[in-house]
Amino acid sequence: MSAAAVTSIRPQPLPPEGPVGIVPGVHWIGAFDPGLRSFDTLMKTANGTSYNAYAVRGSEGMAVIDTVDAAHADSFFARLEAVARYDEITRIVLNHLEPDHSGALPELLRRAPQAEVHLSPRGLQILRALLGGDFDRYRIVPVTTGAEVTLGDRTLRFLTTPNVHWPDTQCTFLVEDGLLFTCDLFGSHYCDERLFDDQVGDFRFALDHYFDRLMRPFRSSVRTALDLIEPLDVAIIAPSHGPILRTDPRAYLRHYRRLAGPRFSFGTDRTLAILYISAHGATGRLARAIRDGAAEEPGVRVSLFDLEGGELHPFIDLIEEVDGIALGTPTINGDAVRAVWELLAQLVDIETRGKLGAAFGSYGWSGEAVRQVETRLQGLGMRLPEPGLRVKFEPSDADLDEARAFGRRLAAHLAGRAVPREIDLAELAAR
Ligand SMILES: Cc1cc2nc3c(=O)[nH]c(=O)nc-3n(C[C@H](O)[C@H](O)[C@H](O)COP(=O)(O)O)c2cc1C
Repeated sequence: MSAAAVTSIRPQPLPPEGPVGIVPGVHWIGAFDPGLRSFDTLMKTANGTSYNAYAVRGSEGMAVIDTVDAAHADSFFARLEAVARYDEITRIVLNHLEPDHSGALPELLRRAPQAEVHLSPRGLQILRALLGGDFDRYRIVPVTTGAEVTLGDRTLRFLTTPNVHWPDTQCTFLVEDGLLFTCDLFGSHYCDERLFDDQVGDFRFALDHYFDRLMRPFRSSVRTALDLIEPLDVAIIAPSHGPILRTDPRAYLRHYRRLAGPRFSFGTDRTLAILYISAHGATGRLARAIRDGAAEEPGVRVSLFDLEGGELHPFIDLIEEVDGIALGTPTINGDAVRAVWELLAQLVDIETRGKLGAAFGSYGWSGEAVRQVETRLQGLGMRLPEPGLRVKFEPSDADLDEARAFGRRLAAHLAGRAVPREIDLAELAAR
């Protein structure tokens, strides 16, 4: 394909050269990256991205909020120099230290070594790794929720919002202007040099796709962050990627609440999904017996799914919603079957920590699959209160009785009516 043809399918708007004013004395000083097509190995970025950094001028100082990817440092410094001298910078705020936001930081610190650096306590070790031996040369002051620093007539207030999506993440609120710098929260990989949500193209899919790939595995941490954000009088949300959100910020808060919350509720009922695959029917019979046993327990809704009968993605949505899963697989060639591994691999996209997990399956002679599944469930942070159920070939009547009892115990654990017996990996290996 010729270079001309490539250009024609990827029209790339020319970014404006200078800083962009948000409110008087506050500027966007980030960088546009319209050519980016993949981010963090986690998602495709058809519209590229922007790395948003900000400069805030007060009567007694100047703050820089975040930086940009190292490959775009020149744009960042050019925009910064258009609004400030380096010796005016009194504070550098690091809301998140991933390289796309901290890439230009070492050079910024060399140019403005007098600045105090504010970040969350959990960012300290990441900053130490980034700066190496230079760490001790700078004035690094960790901050937590409620801490404030002054720029004279302007105040920066910090909100510690860990795990959205790294441990170090925080938000910074410019109190007098109601401007909330949220870093990756409310971000979109959507590069449009018009920059404001009322000016850019239709970026809604990018906002949701970004949530789906970056935030979804941390939905409970997003909810905790929203608990801190919602009481604030927010006029503008300034994230670190994509459009700045100044049209009805409350609508974005409500949208994030919806994305981070359960789709609907069964009231006080707990939910158990039994998912299985079976080549010759033995694991399927165990699955049905487990379902029957679990269904005897009041207050627990039990559902049964044959993995071969469905697309994978809806099962991921389902598992995100339920309180517990029991996963059934036969052992085939010394392994759990491929569809089960594909399902287990994709569970990294959702929040699984703390859910109940269990494994079961039929086998012929070596029976590795159940243990393998249990190990993966443990790796996903699930609690495994019952050792997996393994049955040789066709389940006997006694095996089916045991499967029903297994189901009853799982449901009782979910309903809080049995004492969990955590499995450790050493015990698994010995079995
Ligand atoms: C192609 C094939 C490979 C198998 N490999 C193993 C194995 O490595 N280890 C084992 O314990 N059982 C093995 N089995 C036996 C099955 O696990 C056993 O037949 C089991 O009952 C099948 O359960 P299902 O009816 O739910 O498919 C194998 C069976 C087949 C058909």
